Amino acid sequence: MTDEQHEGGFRTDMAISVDKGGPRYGEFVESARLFMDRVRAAMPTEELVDDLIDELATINAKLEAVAIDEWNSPSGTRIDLPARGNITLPPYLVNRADATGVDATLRFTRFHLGGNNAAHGGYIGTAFDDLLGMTGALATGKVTRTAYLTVNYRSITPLYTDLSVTTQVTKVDGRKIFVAAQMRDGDRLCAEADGLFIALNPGQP
Ligand SMILES: CCCCCCCC(=O)SCCNC(=O)CCNC(=O)[C@H](O)C(C)(C)COP(=O)(O)OP(=O)(O)OC[C@H]1O[C@@H](n2cnc3c(N)ncnc32)[C@H](O)[C@@H]1OP(=O)(O)O
Repeated sequence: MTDEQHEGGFRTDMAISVDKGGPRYGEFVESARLFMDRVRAAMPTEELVDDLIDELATINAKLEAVAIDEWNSPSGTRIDLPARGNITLPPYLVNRADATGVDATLRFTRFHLGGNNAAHGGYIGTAFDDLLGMTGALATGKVTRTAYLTVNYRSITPLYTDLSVTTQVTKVDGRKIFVAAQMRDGDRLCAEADGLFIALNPGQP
């Protein structure tokens, strides 16, 4: 990938990989996710906070030294890892994906806590947005952006439970891809969404 190919738009040919960051990169991402859970759950002493700030400064400096642009980073492009190795997203595994829709398994953890042991509604929306964006891309072969996304929360979405997410293409009208999705705990519907995704024109940001 060169800067010339970028042309100011969304890069449809981002550097998808299964080996960037090495064979233990997935373990590194899982460690980072566990760290986020631990931070969310911690009641540290003042001394421990001092200690952790120093340790994190060292870690952050090491990571800053190897920062790279979004199109080439393993985070977001490692398609062999949960949620493409992107810690911004709740970790999901894709079980089936084709031009009609996607089936995925998703697990929220302490980091995604909303209240009273239930998942935060924003993270439910984040999961829908990404999996529906993937659905739009598979339906069109193009990068899509969310025009609107409506989420209905039907029942409590638990943490530390394997949830199923299914998406469907409901209609394609030119650049407009209408999509729907459901999130379930077993047979119980936790949340559902419908959205409109727009296939981007060449060079469109
Ligand atoms: C695998 C990777 C998955 C990643 C998934 C991540 C998805 C994301 O989170 S994307 C980030 C969130 N979304 C955004 O930031 C988008 C911001 N908005 C935009 O960029 C633009 O408004 C955009 C691209 C959606 C549409 O703009 P543009 O390309 O100029 O299209 P535009 O001509 O306005 O609209 C095209 C058609 O869609 C319709 N449309 C556009 N927005 C809406 C809307 N909100 N509601 C209803 N219809 C709409 C228009 O009416 C038009 O219809 P028609 O062709 O029948 O006249």
